[in-house]
Amino acid sequence: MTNSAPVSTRRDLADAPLLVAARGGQPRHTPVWFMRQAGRSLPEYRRAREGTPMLQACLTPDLVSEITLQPVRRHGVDAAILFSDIVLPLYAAGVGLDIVAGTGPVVSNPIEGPADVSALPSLDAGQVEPVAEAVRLLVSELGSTPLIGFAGAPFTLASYLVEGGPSRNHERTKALMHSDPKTWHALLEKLADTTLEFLRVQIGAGVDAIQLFDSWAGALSLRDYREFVLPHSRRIFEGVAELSDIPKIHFGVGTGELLGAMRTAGPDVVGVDWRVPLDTAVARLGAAEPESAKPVVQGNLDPAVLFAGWDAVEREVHRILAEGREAGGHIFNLGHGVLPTTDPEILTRVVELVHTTTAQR
Ligand SMILES: Cc1c2[nH]c(c1CCC(=O)O)Cc1[nH]c(c(CCC(=O)O)c1C)Cc1[nH]c(c(CCC(=O)O)c1C)Cc1[nH]c(c(C)c1CCC(=O)O)C2
Repeated sequence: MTNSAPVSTRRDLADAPLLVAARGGQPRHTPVWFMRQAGRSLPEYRRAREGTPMLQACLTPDLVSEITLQPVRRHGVDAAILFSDIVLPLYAAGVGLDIVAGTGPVVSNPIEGPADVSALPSLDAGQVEPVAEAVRLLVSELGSTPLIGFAGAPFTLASYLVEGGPSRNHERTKALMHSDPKTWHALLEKLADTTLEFLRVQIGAGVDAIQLFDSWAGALSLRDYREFVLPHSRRIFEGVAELSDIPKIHFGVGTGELLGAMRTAGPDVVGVDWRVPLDTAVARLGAAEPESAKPVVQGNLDPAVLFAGWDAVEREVHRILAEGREAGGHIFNLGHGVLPTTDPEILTRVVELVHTTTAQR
């Protein structure tokens, strides 16, 4: 037995709805998965994680595999997303940080100036070998369900490193950006290298698609996004495209004004939060690149609507599916991650509803 079977014979993914939709084809039904589908909304997740700190869990291949598979088994979603975190590559590279439950990533020595940027360690593939091992385990378990790998985009990672933790206003981050652009760009260049290396490891181990999370980019004006962020995100998408032709998804929260610019970074699919209807998003994305094929979108059910009772959820799912027909392809998702107190049974019903409503004969 060798441990590296050729990719082409490993699994038959040619008809996987997620991959067909991402490429602008006609899937047999609209694919659906949920950001943060693996996590605290599931009792089996809470049991599996008991006693293991988050970042340690992300470096334990058996546990990563089990937690990644849980929502696939339970909900019948059209994709698994690797159980990991956007700050994991920084932690693995030696940055002092922790994920504090109920808060998020907390950094011990926030970045203040050029010396801190120079001292930021770069990621070596060997430091995330357990992630590669987890991906290999998963692709052997997943059959015809694609596995999405992911990483954090440079701006969102920079925000955690500069603020020292989650931030509402990102004031330190914006201060560095505007007062010392040279240091800012040096920081984002380093973070782009780390992100690209983390994605290279996941792609080398066999993920079938990637999502680049720029969760907090919506805090920026379009002008600042274009000048201080876009070139670095674009370099990541170009780097991934050189490695593989797997679909690439780009997502951020509150990015209504940035959607067109985010498309020009080079993803195949743009994730949209609930603030912008998908048909409006399609128009904005199309205007950004009028020469290219109709844009493919992902989204965008408000995760809070899952608390409104089934009738409201059903109405919203139908509205979103109708608006999504304006796109060159639609991957159904929430507009941001599953909230921890969500009833998992509602998620299962959403998957069934999307599948039955969109099934092609
Ligand atoms: C901003 C961001 C982070 N991490 C991530 C983002 C981008 C996505 C987004 O915008 O939500 C990405 C992420 N983090 C996690 C995943 C798992 C895959 C999935 O199911 O989507 C993904 C894709 C697991 C996780 N990452 C984290 C948890 C919770 C850890 C726990 O169970 O205690 C999980 C399941 C921790 C984390 N890590 C981070 C936050 C804000 C938190 C939540 C803190 C809290 O409320 O406890 C940083």
